Amino acid sequence: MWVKVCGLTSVKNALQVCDTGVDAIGLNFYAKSKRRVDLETARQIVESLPANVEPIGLFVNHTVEEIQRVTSEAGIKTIQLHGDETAEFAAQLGDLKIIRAIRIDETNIKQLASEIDSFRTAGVALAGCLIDANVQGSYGGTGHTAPWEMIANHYDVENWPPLILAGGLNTKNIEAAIRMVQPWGVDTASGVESAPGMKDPTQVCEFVSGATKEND
Ligand SMILES: O=C(O)c1ccccc1N[C@@H]1O[C@H](COP(=O)(O)O)[C@@H](O)[C@H]1O
Repeated sequence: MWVKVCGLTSVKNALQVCDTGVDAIGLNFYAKSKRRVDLETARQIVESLPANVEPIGLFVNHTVEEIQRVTSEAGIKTIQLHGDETAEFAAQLGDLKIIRAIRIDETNIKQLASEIDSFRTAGVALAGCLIDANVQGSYGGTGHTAPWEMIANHYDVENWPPLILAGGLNTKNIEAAIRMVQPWGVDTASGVESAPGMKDPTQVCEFVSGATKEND
């Protein structure tokens, strides 16, 4: 199970999170997020990471130029598009590996297939499809869970990109979420925090151990 913890804002806390055995950490560049990190701190975090932990840049409706400048200056090779970016937009991002976040609720689950298909048509091979909860007026990091059973029933694991489950995952629900959805990976932001942008190492450790219990 691939595990990502998203929204690190300091080197010290990022290293504490790395010590728990995560595979990736997220650096959030969305200006309106409570977990936004500035470029210089992001660069220092990336520089300090052990080789087995991948930094992932989270963007929400940035321009191609902004994404290319920030990733190049911070040393980031994989990004998470968490806004309204289209497949055609993603196709302009060159060599960056792309995780597409899709916000899902009971009413829009049927759009999943066409959304994923649009990336294939545009020639973008997604590194992952991150399913988050759809909460009106918010792009993510809400702590709300996505409809797990519907996702489990709709996601075409054989033909679609690796499924990364997100949205409201925490130490209490991670095992149940994995049992039901059987994702390739999981991601959490607010569920393991002592304050926005500050991860609690004890909770992260418990989250990782719950997520990796039955595999690896
Ligand atoms: O964390 C944020 O503040 C955020 C803001 C805007 C878009 C995405 C954001 N975070 C991502 O949201 C999901 C779910 O977060 P949570 O676990 O429910 O708090 C996660 O993938 C983060 O990467």
